[in-house]
Amino acid sequence: MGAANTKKRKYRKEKKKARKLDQQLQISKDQKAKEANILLLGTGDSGKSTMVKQLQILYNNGFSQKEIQDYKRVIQDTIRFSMQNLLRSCEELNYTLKSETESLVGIFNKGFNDHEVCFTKKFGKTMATLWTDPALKKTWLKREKFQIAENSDYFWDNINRIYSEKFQPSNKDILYCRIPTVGVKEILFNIGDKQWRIVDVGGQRNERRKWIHQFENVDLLLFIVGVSEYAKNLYEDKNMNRMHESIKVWKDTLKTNHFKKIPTTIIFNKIDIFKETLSRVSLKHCFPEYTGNDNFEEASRYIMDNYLTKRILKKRDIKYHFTCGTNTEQVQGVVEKLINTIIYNSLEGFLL
Ligand SMILES: Nc1nc2c(ncn2[C@@H]2O[C@H](COP(=O)(O)OP(=O)(O)OP(=O)(O)O)[C@@H](O)[C@H]2O)c(=O)[nH]1
Ligand SMILES: [Mg+2]
Repeated sequence: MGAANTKKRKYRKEKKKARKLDQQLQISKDQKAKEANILLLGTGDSGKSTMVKQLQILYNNGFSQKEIQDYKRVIQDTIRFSMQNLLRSCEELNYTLKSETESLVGIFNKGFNDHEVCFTKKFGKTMATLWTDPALKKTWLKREKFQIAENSDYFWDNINRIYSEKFQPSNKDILYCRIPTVGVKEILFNIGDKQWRIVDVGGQRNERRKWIHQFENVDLLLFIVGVSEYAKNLYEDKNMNRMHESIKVWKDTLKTNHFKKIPTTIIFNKIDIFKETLSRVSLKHCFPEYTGNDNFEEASRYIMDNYLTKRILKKRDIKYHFTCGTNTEQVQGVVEKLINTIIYNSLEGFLL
């Protein structure tokens, strides 16, 4: 009798425990259905933070006044430092400036570090005139040989606007501007009835050591590749081709246990620069065995096959998109596809 009662009590206790566990599980499932964590990985300069800026524009009402003012200074600094870099590279390439331009170089160098001067309209005009020199344009076309901020030509083309008193950076200016990420940045977005937490990390070598701390609870992995980077070497290692590095990092990422069952998408980014670069630098520069033509279709297919090899595709269902990260409409299209196809189909199934 006593034994039967004890058994009953034990059974009720077990049942209560199981019910509580079910409730807890349901709460965390509901929570999970409302939240998703996206991790952005990729080597430095590939366009991760640009993607985050786009999400901020598309889903978070854009940039605050404080952010806009901070970008204003970054843009004006970029113009000045990139021009200094361009002049130095022009000299190294032994290109000759026009004699009228030559005299402006002294004015530029003198005003470069003088904060009373270097943000004035007059200084901007000096740089605008320097930028008209054919030798500097020719140097820009050899930019893969040195390290210079992407999109500097866009900023030089817009110097007069940027140096006007009323200058307020537009979304496009901010998207074109580069601040390498140090550490980890987390941004929250609401899309539909879901809250998204996007984690953006620094992609340069010394930053990658910190990635591992972000590998838990990832619902979607986005790996960004700057396709135009096939023609450049790393900022942090002048002897290493950027695309070789990116492929290596991608393969190491796939081997990581944490991501084996995580939905993964590659974004092949910077297609605008890629198309322009192909007209000047053959894909053979990065892949000497490449025998195709240097047009977008063939070259992009070849690059894609290097990331998504048959062996990788056999093991994993990985999605991919080609984008121009600075084109808001295009990025929106990709984000919508990610939401519709990955999140609401496979990922929902995966989470439940
Ligand atoms: N023209 C063009 N520029 C792009 C594109 N995507 C990114 N950029 C530019 O490339 C530069 C680097 O982009 P970021 O988003 O800062 O790169 P990142 O991957 O965050 O780099 P790290 O923070 O160093 O890891 C910026 O100047 C961007 O404006 C693109 O598709 N086209
Ligand atoms: Mg970044």
